Amino acid sequence: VLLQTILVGDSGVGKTSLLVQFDQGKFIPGSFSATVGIGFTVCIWDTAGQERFRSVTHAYYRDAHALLLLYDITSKSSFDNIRAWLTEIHEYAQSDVVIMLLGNKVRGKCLRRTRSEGASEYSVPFMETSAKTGVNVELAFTAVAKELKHRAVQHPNEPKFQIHEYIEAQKEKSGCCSYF
Ligand SMILES: Nc1nc2c(ncn2[C@@H]2O[C@H](COP(=O)(O)OP(=O)(O)OP(=O)(O)O)[C@@H](O)[C@H]2O)c(=O)[nH]1
Repeated sequence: VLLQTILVGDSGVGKTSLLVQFDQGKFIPGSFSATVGIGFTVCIWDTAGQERFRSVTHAYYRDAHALLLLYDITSKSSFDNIRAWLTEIHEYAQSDVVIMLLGNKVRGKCLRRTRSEGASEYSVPFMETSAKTGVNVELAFTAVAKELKHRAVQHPNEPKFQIHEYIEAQKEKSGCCSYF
């Protein structure tokens, strides 16, 4: 099964950087020109944050199994736009799409609570990440992949996969501070 995941969020929040960090394990500072329409690596679609490409990205929502919705923790406007992004997602994406909210560009290993309380009001799984240092990047993609896998091949006697619990457990293992 081809499971499609797309990255969405305002221009400049770090979607391309996050994908490169996940795919290649490195951060290439400031080297990306703004994504035009749709970029593509390892079955994960990197969409453009810019308004003028929005109609292109809408077409991809419909086929997406998962959406990573990013904001930049240092940009209030990118956080304020989350509500609009979610409205758009609910309008164009499948109703059972897996959504993960990511506050990108955290600094240091232990994550700050910047806007995390606010993020919880959206009732979607939430984590803070850094495309620069790689903090939580793999965990974000793994959690989504596990959720998709469990949905696709749910065995009758198997307990349902709980994405929140998985994230919490992994976070404890890594010794990070609370970010919920
Ligand atoms: N400090 C820091 N900078 C980051 C991080 N992620 C991305 N950046 C920087 O933020 C800027 C924008 O990153 P991009 O990955 O191009 O953002 P984008 O969301 O793909 O932008 P569009 O393609 O226009 O939608 C670049 O200068 C990146 O180097 C991060 O985790 N920490």
